[in-house]
Amino acid sequence: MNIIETPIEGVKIIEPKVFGDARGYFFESWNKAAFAAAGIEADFVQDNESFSTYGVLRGLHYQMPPYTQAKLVRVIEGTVLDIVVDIRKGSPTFGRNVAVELSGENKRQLFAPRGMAHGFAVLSATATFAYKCDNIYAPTHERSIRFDDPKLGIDWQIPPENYLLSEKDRKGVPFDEAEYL
Ligand SMILES: Cc1cn([C@H]2C[C@H](O)[C@@H](COP(=O)(O)OP(=O)(O)O[C@H]3O[C@@H](C)C(=O)[C@@H](O)[C@H]3O)O2)c(=O)[nH]c1=O
Repeated sequence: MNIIETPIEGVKIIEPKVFGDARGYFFESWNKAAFAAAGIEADFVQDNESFSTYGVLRGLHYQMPPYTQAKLVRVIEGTVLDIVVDIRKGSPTFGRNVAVELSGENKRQLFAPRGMAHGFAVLSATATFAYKCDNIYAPTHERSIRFDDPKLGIDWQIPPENYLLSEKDRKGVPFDEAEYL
């Protein structure tokens, strides 16, 4: 496994060791001890999977205390542009984002520690997205920051006429009005 550090403290890209053979492939998508040795520690309590079509944009999401979540995300099939935004009060990279393409092909994973808003846009015809969370889903504590807030300056690589958003994400709050972590 190879770990790529990012400009945001704690946000890491993981390139797993993939074993290919005549049958197909195998890789460990989570191994508590190996990830801890690479500086990624989390007590995951929930696994999620979503399926989306081209242009679907989910985000930017987070939960307020005591339900903040660290996430380990990956794509099983398809390609997404994955984004994390640092919303930790006082962080030297507050308001900055990391963008990484995750796909079934590259098998990259992204670890987002607690204190990040997270979202992704689907660049392929379809995408199956899987992730682990270290805290439970708490709809009352969920928040959504407007994904296209000019202050964040994120290029989602999707023409705006193709965006497919949930009602919740259409009502995302501007970055300046968001509650931070
Ligand atoms: C996130 C979540 C949703 N749900 C339900 C609520 C709702 O009826 C349905 C769809 O929920 P949402 O619209 O919130 O799903 P979605 O927009 O995919 O939300 C996810 O987006 C990505 C970017 C994240 O980072 C995740 O943490 C999560 O917020 O699934 C759960 O039961 N458990 C969960 O953990």
